[in-house]
Amino acid sequence: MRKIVLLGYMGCGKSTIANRLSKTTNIPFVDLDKIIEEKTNLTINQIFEQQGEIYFRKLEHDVFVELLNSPENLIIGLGGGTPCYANNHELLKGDNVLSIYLKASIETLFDRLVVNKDKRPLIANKNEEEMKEFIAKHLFDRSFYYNHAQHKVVVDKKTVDETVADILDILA
Ligand SMILES: Nc1ncnc2c1ncn2[C@@H]1O[C@H](COP(=O)(O)OP(=O)(O)O)[C@@H](O)[C@H]1O
Ligand SMILES: O=C(O)C1=C[C@@H](OP(=O)(O)O)[C@@H](O)[C@H](O)C1
Ligand SMILES: [Mg+2]
Repeated sequence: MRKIVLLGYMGCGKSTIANRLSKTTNIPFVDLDKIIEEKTNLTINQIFEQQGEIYFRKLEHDVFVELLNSPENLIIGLGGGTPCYANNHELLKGDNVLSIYLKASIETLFDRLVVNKDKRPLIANKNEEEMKEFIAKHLFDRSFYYNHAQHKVVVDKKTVDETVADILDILA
């Protein structure tokens, strides 16, 4: 069964867009971070604090594989780091997988993350100056993995509905 996989940097809108796309298409949406939180009964912040990032990355890989192998059609919203660890980027081109990179500029990411950083352990403790520099470097490093997606949708200056419309064009 087909899996629509949304990927991209923290704050690009994976969870928001996947949710709206799910309502429009009636294909169920699962958010990788949410499943991990439910399975562990811990928040993403608590997992990073108590078990460390390596533990999180292992769990993230296992849950991603499990979802890809599940028998139903699904929209899967990845975490920002998912494609960048455990060779997960190779799964973006698998059979029955349609992967879409939601591409956002550093400015868009900064604007969305600055008001929304507390639940994201990688940036939670950074000030605005540090955040800007971190996003710029980190996005550069990660782009290699994000570019393994089959499709790319630029999200800058688009409403949620406009981005969803671009994705529907790809699905058509
Ligand atoms: N046009 C837009 N598209 C998607 N998200 C937007 C948009 N404008 C503002 N936002 C906000 O940006 C944030 C994106 O966060 P989220 O969907 O959690 O991204 P991700 O899952 O990629 O980290 C949300 O707070 C969302 O409300
Ligand atoms: O970029 C990352 O490494 C992460 C992104 C987060 O997901 P979002 O991209 O949905 O914020 C979450 O998986 C965790 O905090 C690590
Ligand atoms: Mg998310």
